[in-house]
Amino acid sequence: MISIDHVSKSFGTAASHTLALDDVSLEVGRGEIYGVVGQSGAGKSTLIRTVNLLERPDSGRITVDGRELTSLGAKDLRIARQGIGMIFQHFNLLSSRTVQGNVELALEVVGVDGKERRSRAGEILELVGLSDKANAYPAQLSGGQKQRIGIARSLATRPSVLLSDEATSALDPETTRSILDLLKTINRELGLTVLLITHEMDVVKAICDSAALIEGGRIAEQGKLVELISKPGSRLAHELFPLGEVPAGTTGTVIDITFSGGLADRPVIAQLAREYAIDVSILGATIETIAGSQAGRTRLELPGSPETIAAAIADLRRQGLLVETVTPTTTAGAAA
Ligand SMILES: Nc1ncnc2c1ncn2[C@@H]1O[C@H](COP(=O)(O)OP(=O)(O)OP(=O)(O)O)[C@@H](O)[C@H]1O
Repeated sequence: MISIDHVSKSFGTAASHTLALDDVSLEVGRGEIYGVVGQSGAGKSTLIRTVNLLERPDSGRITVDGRELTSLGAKDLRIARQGIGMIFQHFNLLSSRTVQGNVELALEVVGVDGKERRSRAGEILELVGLSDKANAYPAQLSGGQKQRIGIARSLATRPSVLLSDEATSALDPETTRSILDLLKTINRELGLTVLLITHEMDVVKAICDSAALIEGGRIAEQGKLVELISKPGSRLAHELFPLGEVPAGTTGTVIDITFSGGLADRPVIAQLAREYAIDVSILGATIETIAGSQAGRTRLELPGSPETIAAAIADLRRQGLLVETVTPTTTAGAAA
């Protein structure tokens, strides 16, 4: 549905030059919610703004819903953009217009007549649960309500794609939750494809099907969450299931076991104790619902001889569990 194909983008002059996107390729499937995470300055905003050509790439291709936007002239690009909605961290509402007026604006600029505008705005305000605020002004609304209006405005032209630029970053956790629920609902009910950027892993956990990690303008890792969580050494998986540092004074072998799908309810600790006589200590555990199924990670300390530990780990792996040994003093796992 969205194809970002070998896109590069730089800013500045030859003397002072930033390569914000460095040969980025990404595919977002129809109906998918795709999250791009990364630290400040990694290139997230630049990436999402290239999708509707708010930033034109220096090289590479952008294709949305079968149309290669990078090859379109100004008029065709204007039409194609009607199929791409966008929401922003600071909502970008017009303070001089009512809620209804803000939503209608998206239709005014594409030449929809007054009667149809009113009816469509009414319909979409109902969808976002704010029909009763149609005549209010943005200053009279809470942050969450403002973002609902931003979402309503972005949906007015019935887009097939929604771009979300840190849409919940200015909201408190409870309001964030309700906006994410709304995004999930419109994704499901309208079949909308959503590409979002965020610096919050919780957003990815809550609603994304797939994710990419961007660093220094390059995609460091990407994939479906259900696949990433059982990929050895996945940094995104470690961000999704943070287990922290290995406590000082740990002397046994430390392993992280990732459980996903049908493996989530294995009695692993009991098995290690019974079959290998290992006196297991639990150092940490986290369980999450990721992309609709339960997954988790447990960190264990296994005292005992290297031979016994190796045999136990091999046994766990034979059962299909992802087992990573953890080097003390770091949080990173290494597939041993
Ligand atoms: N218009 C611009 N002119 C010059 N440099 C820019 C411009 N826009 C972005 N950059 C630079 O490109 C790099 C990527 O910026 P970008 O805003 O895409 O990152 P980001 O991951 O969205 O960061 P943040 O989370 O802080 O918004 C940064 O080094 C930034 O300074």
